[in-house]
Amino acid sequence: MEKQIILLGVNIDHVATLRQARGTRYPEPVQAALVAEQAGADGITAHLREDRRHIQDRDIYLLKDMLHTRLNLEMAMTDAMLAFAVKVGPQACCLVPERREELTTEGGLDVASAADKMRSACQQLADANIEVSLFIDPDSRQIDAAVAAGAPVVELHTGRYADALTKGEQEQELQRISAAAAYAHQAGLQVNAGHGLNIANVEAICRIEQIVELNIGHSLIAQALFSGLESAVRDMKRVMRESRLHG
Ligand SMILES: CC(=O)[C@@H](O)[C@H](O)COP(=O)(O)O
Ligand SMILES: NCC(=O)COP(=O)(O)O
Repeated sequence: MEKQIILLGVNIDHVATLRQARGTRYPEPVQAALVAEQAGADGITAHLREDRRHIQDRDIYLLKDMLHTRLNLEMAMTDAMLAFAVKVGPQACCLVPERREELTTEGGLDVASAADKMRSACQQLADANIEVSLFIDPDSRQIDAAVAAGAPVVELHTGRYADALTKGEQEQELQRISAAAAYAHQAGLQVNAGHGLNIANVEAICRIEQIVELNIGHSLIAQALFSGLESAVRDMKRVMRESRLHG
């Protein structure tokens, strides 16, 4: 397989987390998105949670208007969120599981247990010309279900890999992601990945050649405190490019 460049979607949720902590007008997520684009981001991701803890509806409208690349709207699969997505019309929409009590997304969607709802959600978004992806664990059963639901893209949850406490556990999770990426690619799906990735753990993921795009947020916004967002995004892009080319 010829090596393809690997794309970076920058998740800006945690710019909004800082703003919401004080209810101020700053920092502005759209401004962060534009800086990320200038630094080489291939797209911008924002998760509009049902509890609106960080990103707000107005952020999504502004992003849709202002971006030069692509807006990937992450959201729960509810009727209200589907109606919102169809109204705004982002280029892409990633359906994710959500629990109000969680600190961050804890696992992938159980696509296999909600086949009819998934199929209908994928159809509604496709009818609105929105590319749908399903955020799933690296598991062949969920990949089969994503194909049956008619999703063209899956995003493999890398959280367990990122949180692994030992080298052995991390290697095992990497193998699961690698096998799932090959399986999903073989099944005709575009394979994206993300969650918990940072400059120290991203290289091995970039070497999985079926992965087209990574979505990375928390670690980039954290690094931006020290080196600025532009430099954080540029460094991440460089490491991703080098690991893909020389991996
Ligand atoms: C779906 C996913 O893995 C995340 O990117 C998600 O956006 C995490 O939510 P928080 O940004 O609220 O942690
Ligand atoms: N879908 C994953 C994402 O958008 C970014 O996740 P994180 O880097 O903030 O953990």
